Amino acid sequence: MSSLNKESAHASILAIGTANPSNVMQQSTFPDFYFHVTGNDHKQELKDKFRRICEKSGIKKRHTYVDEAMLAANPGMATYMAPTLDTRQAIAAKAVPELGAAAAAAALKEWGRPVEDITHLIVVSTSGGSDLPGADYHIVRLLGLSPNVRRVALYYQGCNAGATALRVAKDFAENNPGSRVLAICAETIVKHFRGLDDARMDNLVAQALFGDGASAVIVGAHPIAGKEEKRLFDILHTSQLLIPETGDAVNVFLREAGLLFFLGKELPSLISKNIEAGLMEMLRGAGVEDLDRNSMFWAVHPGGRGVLDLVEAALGLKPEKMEASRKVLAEYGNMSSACVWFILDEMRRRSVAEGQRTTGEGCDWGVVFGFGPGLTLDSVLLRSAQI
Ligand SMILES: CC(=O)CC(=O)SCCNC(=O)CCNC(=O)[C@H](O)C(C)(C)COP(=O)(O)OP(=O)(O)OC[C@H]1O[C@@H](n2cnc3c(N)ncnc32)[C@H](O)[C@@H]1OP(=O)(O)O
Repeated sequence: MSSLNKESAHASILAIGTANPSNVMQQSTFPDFYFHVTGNDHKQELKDKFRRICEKSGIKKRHTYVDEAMLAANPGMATYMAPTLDTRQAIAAKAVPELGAAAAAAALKEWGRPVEDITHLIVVSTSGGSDLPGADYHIVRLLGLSPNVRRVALYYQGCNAGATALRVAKDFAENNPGSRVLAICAETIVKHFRGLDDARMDNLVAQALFGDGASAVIVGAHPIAGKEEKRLFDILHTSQLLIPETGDAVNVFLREAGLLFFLGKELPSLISKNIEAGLMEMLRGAGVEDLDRNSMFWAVHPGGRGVLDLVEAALGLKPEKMEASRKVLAEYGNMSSACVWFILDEMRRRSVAEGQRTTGEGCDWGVVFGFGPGLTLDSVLLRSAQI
């Protein structure tokens, strides 16, 4: 515990920014919208089932570039398997860097230092990668970053990659004195919004869950007080667990029809059965395995309401511990990699609003969990800052 307590030894999150497209889909009216735009109004039974899924999703609204005009202009996107990758990629290749740059601009504004002081750039996207030069290149141009900025792209990693990026940012920041890392996660459903396949109920689940959003953090070690850099969270320790024998629990395939999601029904229980092992591995690595879970704060990737419920139960967490994660799910849906930094942003803001002692809802220690294909569990141990 002693090295973890040294304030200066670790990289810190110094700013957080988020962005979403302005177009909003209300979850309560989404079943009508979805069955209408995909030409399936007559399939009442499936529509009723979809309504049940939407009602149980824990989501109130989602933001997305996908709207009626986009689907009218590109009708193949409203079918299940039409070869639409070119169309989808053309839209995503523009949207993802723009959304990512908007989130980054918000983080840079909070940080307050000149954009030239960014030394490293990490760009994460499952839905926007694939052109070269990629979203990372466009973000350099859009933000006016230095041509010397050292770029790393984490494309096609899945929903765990926001947590993965914290691990990479920590290593950059701690091993390159004076460095400041801008990390961005940007995701859109443009590549995987699709119509019905009457035999694929997991497609209905995917259509009910995902939304568009981008989040950005600036990470650095040794904050410079004179430049008014403020620690929001210290990144103390990271770990990754590949859960054995779960390779087929979530599959995402890039095909002529765009991104195809295959979601196993057992996904929430596979995560919850293995979460204790993943957590203990991380806490042991950090030398703090005796931490009381309910004295910590939690940012859990809201893969779906079912995932949050089972993780909460498996770890014996009080309901309020999952409030920030549930709030982000409710307001934005599953934005894949971008979610976990939205949750940290929500948490530090509500901590200030509620007059809490620290950015972590009054707690000193907290955990970020990211889940993705593999099944991959990325865990990050954070320490909050005094408010
Ligand atoms: C891409 C990445 O890298 C990482 C990711 O985040 S991937 C996304 C991960 N998330 C998921 O897979 C969703 C997890 N599941 C959930 O959150 C919940 O099951 C849910 C919100 C979808 C439904 O809530 P629930 O409490 O389980 O309700 P439940 O009544 O059991 O299910 C509703 C209906 O959906 C069906 N359903 C649920 N999950 C399903 C699945 N994976 N495939 C097919 N059908 C499914 C159920 O059979 C049920 O159908 P009926 O109403 O006809 O009986």
